[in-house]
Amino acid sequence: MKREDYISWDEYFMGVAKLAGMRSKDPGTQVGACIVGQDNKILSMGYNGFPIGCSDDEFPWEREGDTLKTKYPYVTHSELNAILNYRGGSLAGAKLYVTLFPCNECAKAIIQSGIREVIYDCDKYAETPSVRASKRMFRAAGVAYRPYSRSGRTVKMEL
Ligand SMILES: O=c1ccn([C@H]2C[C@H](O)[C@@H](COP(=O)(O)O)O2)c(=O)[nH]1
Ligand SMILES: [Zn+2]
Repeated sequence: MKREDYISWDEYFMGVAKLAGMRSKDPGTQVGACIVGQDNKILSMGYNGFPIGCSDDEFPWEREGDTLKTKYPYVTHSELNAILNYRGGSLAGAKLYVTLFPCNECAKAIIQSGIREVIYDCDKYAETPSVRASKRMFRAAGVAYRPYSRSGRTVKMEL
């Protein structure tokens, strides 16, 4: 008889997104993304970090102060990294699991890549103009979005 306590597709893909986020060096918010094809196969993953060649030890991780001395102009967002990491052709019809609701810049890339559904965990910046703009663009472009429904399951892994 098969075992019954296996994880659901949503738990699997959000779990992979969370694991990807654990690679982030950002001391503030670690974001992970996992792109999934229509056949439930993982196509790509990403997390927030500086571009290739921009050292994690030399570029700033500050949130505040002189803009050029903060992380914001330099960090590549997890969703964009996941989209750019995909080398297989089209992402049309794919789903995106992401641990934080996408900002407006990521929303544009998501729409233009052909991703049709976004499943997100945290929405802590919901009231910002950026996220409000994302939701407006998703609605206009017909990209569905829904919150991930946490199951409460905890996973312990020895790594
Ligand atoms: O769509 C998004 C929005 C933000 N991120 C990244 C960018 C930063 O590294 C963090 C946010 O840091 P805060 O300290 O919470 O401002 O999240 C992303 O990957 N995708
Ligand atoms: Zn973004």
